[in-house]
Amino acid sequence: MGIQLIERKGSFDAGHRIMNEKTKCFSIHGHTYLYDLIFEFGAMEQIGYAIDFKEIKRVGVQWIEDTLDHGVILNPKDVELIKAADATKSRRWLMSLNGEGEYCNPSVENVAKELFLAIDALFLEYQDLRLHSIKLHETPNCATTCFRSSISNEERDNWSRFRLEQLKSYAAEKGIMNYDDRK
Ligand SMILES: Nc1nc2c(c(=O)[nH]1)N=C([C@H](O)[C@H](O)COP(=O)(O)OP(=O)(O)OP(=O)(O)O)CN2
Repeated sequence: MGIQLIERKGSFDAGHRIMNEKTKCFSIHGHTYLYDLIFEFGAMEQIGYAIDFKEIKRVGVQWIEDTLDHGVILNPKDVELIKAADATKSRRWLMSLNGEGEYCNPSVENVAKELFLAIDALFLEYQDLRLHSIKLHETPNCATTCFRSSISNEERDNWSRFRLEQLKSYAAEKGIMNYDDRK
Protein backbone atom coordinates (compact mmCIF):
# COMPACT_ATOMS: atom_id res chain seq x y z
CA MET A 1 0.00 0.00 0.00
CA GLY A 2 1.32 3.44 -0.89
CA ILE A 3 1.42 6.32 1.51
CA GLN A 4 -1.22 9.00 1.76
CA LEU A 5 -0.85 12.41 3.37
CA ILE A 6 -3.12 14.19 5.81
CA GLU A 7 -2.69 17.83 6.65
CA ARG A 8 -3.67 20.24 9.45
CA LYS A 9 -3.18 23.97 9.11
CA GLY A 10 -2.83 26.51 11.89
CA SER A 11 -1.20 29.75 12.90
CA PHE A 12 0.62 31.37 15.78
CA ASP A 13 1.95 34.83 16.52
CA ALA A 14 5.50 35.31 17.75
CA GLY A 15 8.25 37.87 17.91
CA HIS A 16 11.88 37.43 16.95
CA ARG A 17 14.88 39.02 15.37
CA ILE A 18 17.83 37.76 13.36
CA MET A 19 21.15 38.49 15.06
CA ASN A 20 23.87 39.90 12.81
CA GLU A 21 21.44 40.49 9.95
CA LYS A 22 22.49 43.73 8.27
CA THR A 23 19.05 45.10 7.42
CA LYS A 24 15.55 45.24 8.89
CA CYS A 25 15.39 41.66 10.21
CA PHE A 26 17.83 42.62 12.98
CA SER A 27 15.13 44.78 14.50
CA ILE A 28 12.69 43.11 16.90
CA HIS A 29 9.49 42.31 15.01
CA GLY A 30 6.68 39.80 14.90
CA HIS A 31 4.99 37.46 12.45
CA THR A 32 1.76 35.60 12.17
CA TYR A 33 3.28 32.26 11.28
CA LEU A 34 1.06 29.98 9.21
CA TYR A 35 1.85 26.29 9.24
CA ASP A 36 0.77 23.06 7.59
CA LEU A 37 1.49 19.92 9.60
CA ILE A 38 1.62 17.12 7.02
CA PHE A 39 1.52 13.50 8.20
CA GLU A 40 1.92 10.33 6.18
CA PHE A 41 0.01 7.20 7.03
CA GLY A 42 -0.32 3.60 5.91
CA ALA A 43 -3.16 1.68 7.51
CA MET A 44 -6.27 3.54 8.70
CA GLU A 45 -8.66 2.93 11.54
CA GLN A 46 -11.82 1.08 10.50
CA ILE A 47 -13.91 4.22 10.92
CA GLY A 48 -11.91 5.68 8.05
CA TYR A 49 -9.51 7.99 9.84
CA ALA A 50 -5.72 7.92 9.66
CA ILE A 51 -5.90 10.17 12.71
CA ASP A 52 -8.81 12.34 13.76
CA PHE A 53 -8.14 15.99 12.87
CA LYS A 54 -9.36 16.78 16.38
CA GLU A 55 -6.49 14.71 17.77
CA ILE A 56 -3.91 16.68 15.80
CA LYS A 57 -5.51 19.82 17.25
CA ARG A 58 -5.74 18.47 20.80
CA VAL A 59 -2.05 17.56 20.88
CA GLY A 60 0.00 19.30 18.16
CA VAL A 61 -1.88 22.54 17.62
CA GLN A 62 -2.37 22.90 21.37
CA TRP A 63 1.36 22.45 22.05
CA ILE A 64 2.08 25.27 19.60
CA GLU A 65 -0.54 27.45 21.31
CA ASP A 66 0.87 26.65 24.76
CA THR A 67 4.51 27.08 23.83
CA LEU A 68 5.08 29.45 20.92
CA ASP A 69 1.96 31.56 20.50
CA HIS A 70 2.38 35.12 21.79
CA GLY A 71 5.96 34.37 22.74
CA VAL A 72 9.37 35.37 21.47
CA ILE A 73 11.61 32.92 19.63
CA LEU A 74 15.21 33.80 20.37
CA ASN A 75 18.81 33.06 19.52
CA PRO A 76 20.29 31.80 22.85
CA LYS A 77 23.08 34.36 22.40
CA ASP A 78 20.54 37.21 22.35
CA VAL A 79 21.05 37.91 26.04
CA GLU A 80 19.46 41.37 26.06
CA LEU A 81 16.20 40.07 24.68
CA ILE A 82 16.23 37.00 26.90
CA LYS A 83 16.62 39.33 29.89
CA ALA A 84 13.80 41.55 28.64
CA ALA A 85 11.51 38.55 28.08
CA ASP A 86 12.21 37.27 31.58
CA ALA A 87 11.83 40.68 33.20
CA THR A 88 8.41 41.05 31.57
CA LYS A 89 7.41 37.44 32.29
CA SER A 90 7.01 36.89 28.56
CA ARG A 91 6.87 33.48 27.00
CA ARG A 92 10.12 32.62 25.27
CA TRP A 93 11.52 29.77 23.20
CA LEU A 94 15.28 29.46 22.81
CA MET A 95 16.57 27.82 19.68
CA SER A 96 18.65 24.70 20.33
CA LEU A 97 19.50 23.09 16.98
CA ASN A 98 23.17 23.85 17.63
CA GLY A 99 23.03 22.81 21.29
CA GLU A 100 21.77 24.44 24.45
CA GLY A 101 22.97 28.06 24.67
CA GLU A 102 24.65 27.95 21.24
CA TYR A 103 24.20 30.54 18.50
CA CYS A 104 21.16 29.71 16.39
CA ASN A 105 18.99 32.31 14.73
CA PRO A 106 15.19 31.97 14.60
CA SER A 107 15.00 32.20 10.82
CA VAL A 108 11.95 30.55 9.32
CA GLU A 109 14.17 27.66 8.17
CA ASN A 110 15.44 26.99 11.70
CA VAL A 111 12.07 27.52 13.40
CA ALA A 112 10.54 25.00 10.97
CA LYS A 113 13.20 22.46 11.92
CA GLU A 114 12.48 22.90 15.64
CA LEU A 115 8.77 22.70 14.98
CA PHE A 116 9.28 19.51 12.99
CA LEU A 117 11.27 17.92 15.82
CA ALA A 118 8.65 18.92 18.40
CA ILE A 119 5.64 17.69 16.44
CA ASP A 120 7.50 14.51 15.50
CA ALA A 121 8.14 13.82 19.19
CA LEU A 122 4.51 14.47 20.13
CA PHE A 123 3.17 11.91 17.62
CA LEU A 124 5.81 9.20 18.08
CA GLU A 125 3.42 6.77 19.73
CA TYR A 126 0.67 6.94 17.09
CA GLN A 127 0.52 3.77 15.02
CA ASP A 128 0.92 3.87 11.25
CA LEU A 129 1.37 7.63 11.33
CA ARG A 130 4.51 9.70 10.87
CA LEU A 131 5.21 13.38 10.40
CA HIS A 132 6.08 13.89 6.73
CA SER A 133 6.82 17.62 6.51
CA ILE A 134 5.97 21.04 7.83
CA LYS A 135 5.41 24.07 5.69
CA LEU A 136 5.95 27.24 7.67
CA HIS A 137 5.05 30.70 6.39
CA GLU A 138 6.61 33.76 8.01
CA THR A 139 4.61 36.08 5.81
CA PRO A 140 1.99 35.30 3.18
CA ASN A 141 4.81 35.45 0.60
CA CYS A 142 7.71 33.77 2.42
CA ALA A 143 7.79 30.15 3.52
CA THR A 144 9.93 27.06 3.92
CA THR A 145 9.13 23.35 3.83
CA CYS A 146 10.98 21.13 6.27
CA PHE A 147 11.28 17.38 5.69
CA ARG A 148 12.77 14.74 7.99
CA SER A 149 15.86 14.75 5.76
CA SER A 150 16.23 18.54 6.16
CA ILE A 151 17.48 18.02 9.72
CA SER A 152 21.00 16.70 10.30
CA ASN A 153 21.67 14.00 12.91
CA GLU A 154 23.71 16.51 14.86
CA GLU A 155 20.82 19.01 14.96
CA ARG A 156 18.41 16.27 16.00
CA ASP A 157 20.78 15.13 18.79
CA ASN A 158 21.39 18.68 20.01
CA TRP A 159 17.71 19.47 20.06
CA SER A 160 16.74 16.16 21.66
CA ARG A 161 19.24 16.53 24.51
CA PHE A 162 17.62 19.83 25.46
CA ARG A 163 13.95 19.32 24.51
CA LEU A 164 12.94 15.69 24.08
CA GLU A 165 12.01 14.91 27.69
CA GLN A 166 9.84 18.01 27.85
CA LEU A 167 7.99 16.95 24.69
CA LYS A 168 7.59 13.37 25.85
CA SER A 169 6.07 14.55 29.16
CA TYR A 170 3.64 16.80 27.28
CA ALA A 171 2.62 13.88 25.04
CA ALA A 172 2.29 11.51 28.02
CA GLU A 173 0.08 14.00 29.86
CA LYS A 174 -2.17 14.32 26.81
CA GLY A 175 -2.35 10.57 26.15
CA ILE A 176 -3.93 9.21 22.97
CA MET A 177 -7.68 9.74 22.63
CA ASN A 178 -9.90 7.02 21.16
CA TYR A 179 -12.62 8.30 18.82
CA ASP A 180 -14.23 4.90 18.00
CA ASP A 181 -17.26 4.18 20.22
CA ARG A 182 -16.70 0.44 19.83
CA LYS A 183 -13.36 0.55 21.64
N1 LIG B 1 16.07 32.79 4.09
C1 LIG B 1 15.40 33.69 4.86
N2 LIG B 1 15.30 34.96 4.46
C2 LIG B 1 14.59 35.83 5.18
C3 LIG B 1 13.94 35.43 6.37
C4 LIG B 1 14.11 34.08 6.80
O1 LIG B 1 13.61 33.67 7.87
N3 LIG B 1 14.82 33.25 6.01
N4 LIG B 1 13.15 36.31 7.03
C5 LIG B 1 12.88 37.49 6.57
C6 LIG B 1 11.78 38.30 7.15
O2 LIG B 1 11.68 38.14 8.54
C7 LIG B 1 10.41 37.94 6.52
O3 LIG B 1 10.14 36.55 6.53
C8 LIG B 1 10.30 38.36 5.09
O4 LIG B 1 10.21 39.71 5.04
P1 LIG B 1 9.99 40.46 3.67
O5 LIG B 1 11.04 40.13 2.71
O6 LIG B 1 9.77 41.87 4.02
O7 LIG B 1 8.68 39.77 3.09
P2 LIG B 1 7.17 40.28 3.06
O8 LIG B 1 6.32 39.16 2.58
O9 LIG B 1 6.81 40.86 4.38
O10 LIG B 1 7.27 41.45 2.08
P3 LIG B 1 6.94 41.73 0.55
O11 LIG B 1 8.16 42.43 0.09
O12 LIG B 1 5.74 42.58 0.61
O13 LIG B 1 6.71 40.44 -0.16
C9 LIG B 1 13.63 38.05 5.45
N5 LIG B 1 14.45 37.11 4.77
